[in-house]
Amino acid sequence: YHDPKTADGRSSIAHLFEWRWADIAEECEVFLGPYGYGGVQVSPPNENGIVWAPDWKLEVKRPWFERYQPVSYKLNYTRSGGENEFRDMVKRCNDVGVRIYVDAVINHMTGNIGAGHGTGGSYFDPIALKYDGVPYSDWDFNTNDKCGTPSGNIENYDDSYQVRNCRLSGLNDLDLGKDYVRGKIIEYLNHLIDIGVAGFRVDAAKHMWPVDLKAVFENLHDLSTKWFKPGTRPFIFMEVIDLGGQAISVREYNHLGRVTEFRYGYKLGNVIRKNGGEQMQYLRNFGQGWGFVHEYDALVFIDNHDNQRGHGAGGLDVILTHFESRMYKMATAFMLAWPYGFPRIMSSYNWPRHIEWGKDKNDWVGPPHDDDYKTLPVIRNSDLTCGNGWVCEHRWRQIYHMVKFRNVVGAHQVENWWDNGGNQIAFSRGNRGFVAINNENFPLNKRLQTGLEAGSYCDVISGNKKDDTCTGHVIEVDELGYSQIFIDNKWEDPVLAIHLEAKL
Ligand SMILES: O=C(/C=C/c1ccc(O)c(O)c1)N[C@@H](Cc1ccc(O)cc1)C(=O)NCCCOc1c(-c2ccc(O)c(O)c2)oc2cc(O)cc(O)c2c1=O
Ligand SMILES: [Ca+2]
Repeated sequence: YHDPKTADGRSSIAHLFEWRWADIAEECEVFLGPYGYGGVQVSPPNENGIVWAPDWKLEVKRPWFERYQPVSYKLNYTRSGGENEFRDMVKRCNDVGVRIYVDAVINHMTGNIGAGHGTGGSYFDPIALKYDGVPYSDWDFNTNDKCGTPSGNIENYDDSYQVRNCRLSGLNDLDLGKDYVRGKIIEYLNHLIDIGVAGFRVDAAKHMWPVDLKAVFENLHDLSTKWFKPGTRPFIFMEVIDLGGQAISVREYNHLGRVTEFRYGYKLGNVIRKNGGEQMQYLRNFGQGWGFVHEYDALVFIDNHDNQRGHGAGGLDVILTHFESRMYKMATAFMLAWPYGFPRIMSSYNWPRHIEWGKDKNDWVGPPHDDDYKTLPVIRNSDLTCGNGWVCEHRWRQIYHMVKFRNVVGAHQVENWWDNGGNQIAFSRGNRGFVAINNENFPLNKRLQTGLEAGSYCDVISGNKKDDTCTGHVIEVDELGYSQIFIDNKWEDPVLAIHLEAKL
C-alpha cells in the first residue's frame, strides 16, 4: 500500500484541485505524460451536498469544501463531471503512464445543510441521517452515546475517542465499525479500482479508527490488469493532520499505508522564511532526523488545498503558496531534489485572498465558475501558463523541470553536501544530478564538487535545453567534477539545478 505504483521511473504526482475530468484527461495527454509526472490526485468524484449558506456570517456560495460533504458514492455527478468523463479520464491518463488517485471521503456525510438533493439528484435529510443514494439511515452513524460530548461534535482534539467517534465540524459521522457501512465503502472504492484508479487519498483519516480502515483496505480489489500486473495492491495515503502535540499521531496509521507528513511543508516554510532563526544549513538531515515518519511512509508537499488557505496545519504566516511564488519555487525545488518522501505538487485556482486579522475571509471560495456555478474549463496558453483562473503551478518551468530532475536521479543518495554555515546549500544525487540554493541576501560564488562527469550543462531552473543550446545559464563541470557555482541573490530564482539529461 506504500508503493505509489507509478509507471516507468515517474516519481511525483500533481493535485489538480477542482479540475474537471475532461480537463485532466487532456492534461495527461498534452502535459503530464510527456513531462514525466507519475499521477494526479483528483477531487472527490462522489456525489456531494450543495452548500449555499446565506445565513452564515458570509455569503458562502458553493464553497470548495462542499465536495467534502458526501451525499452518495455515485460518480454521477459532481462539478468535475459525470461517470463517463471520469472513466474516460482514467483510461486516457493510464494510457500515457499517468495514474489517477482518488480523494476518498469516507469518514462522514454532510453537515446540517438542510434536506434536499445532492449534485447527482439523490435525496438526503441530514437531520434524519437519511441518505437515499447509498442508502444510509440513522443506524449507520455515530450518535451521542458513542461520542459522549454534549454537542455530539469533536470538542477536544486531545481525546482520541472523541476525534474518531464524534462529528467533525458538525459533519454526520459514519460508524465504520458496522459491517454494512464498511461494505458500502468497500463497494465504492472497488468500483473505482475496477475503473482503473491506482489508489486513494484517505480524507480525514485521523477521524477513523485504524482497525476500521484496515478492515476496508484488506477488502479492496487488486488494481485493474488493464494497466497493472496481476496482484497489484492500491496505493494508499492517509490525510492525518499531525504537527505533533495532539493525542493522535501519524504513527497510528503509517503501517496501513503512507501518511501526509504535514511537518514537512510546515518546517520547510519556516526555514525558507527564516522564521525563528531557522537556516538552510539545517536541512542536511531533513527527514527522520527532524522527527518525521520514515521516508517510505511519507507523502510530502509544500502546501495542500486546505492549508494554502490558512486552515488546518500551519497557517498563513508559515505555509508557502503560489501567492509567494519565489519562495514557493525554492521550496518546491528543494522538495523535488531531496530524496525524502513521495512528493505531491499542489495545482490551485486563484481566488480573491482577503486577509484580515491573520485569516483569509475568502478561504471558502470555490473553483472558477460561470453564472450558474459551473466550473470553467482550463485554458492552455502557448507559453504553458493557464487561463480562466487556474494557476497551474505544475506547469511552471522551475517546477516541471524538477519533476524531471527527480526522475533522472532516481534512488541515488545525497552526496557532496555543502553549506556556508547559513542559508546557502548545495548537494548532488549520486552522479546524476546537482542542485544549489542561495537564500542569503548576498551572492553565492564558490567552486563546488557537483558529482557529475565533465561537460557543459543547462541550468534547468533558469531555462530550457533545446538540442545543444540552453536558454538559461550554462554550467561548466571540469574533469574532477568541480564547477564555479555562482548564484546572484537578486535573480528571479536563486536556485541552480543540473542533471545528466540536461547535458549539452
Ligand atoms: O475548512 C473547512 C474544510 C476543511 C477541510 C476539508 C477537507 C479536507 O480534506 C481538510 O483537510 C480540511 N470547512 C469550513 C466550513 C465548514 C464546513 C463544514 C462544516 O460542517 C462546518 C464548517 C470550516 O470552518 N471547518 C472547520 C475547521 C476545519 O475542519 C475540518 C477539517 C479538519 C481541520 C483540521 C484538522 O486537524 C482536522 O483533523 C480536520 O477536516 C474536514 C474534512 C472534510 O472532509 C470536510 C470538512 O468540512 C472538514 C473540516 O471542516
Ligand atoms: Ca469519525
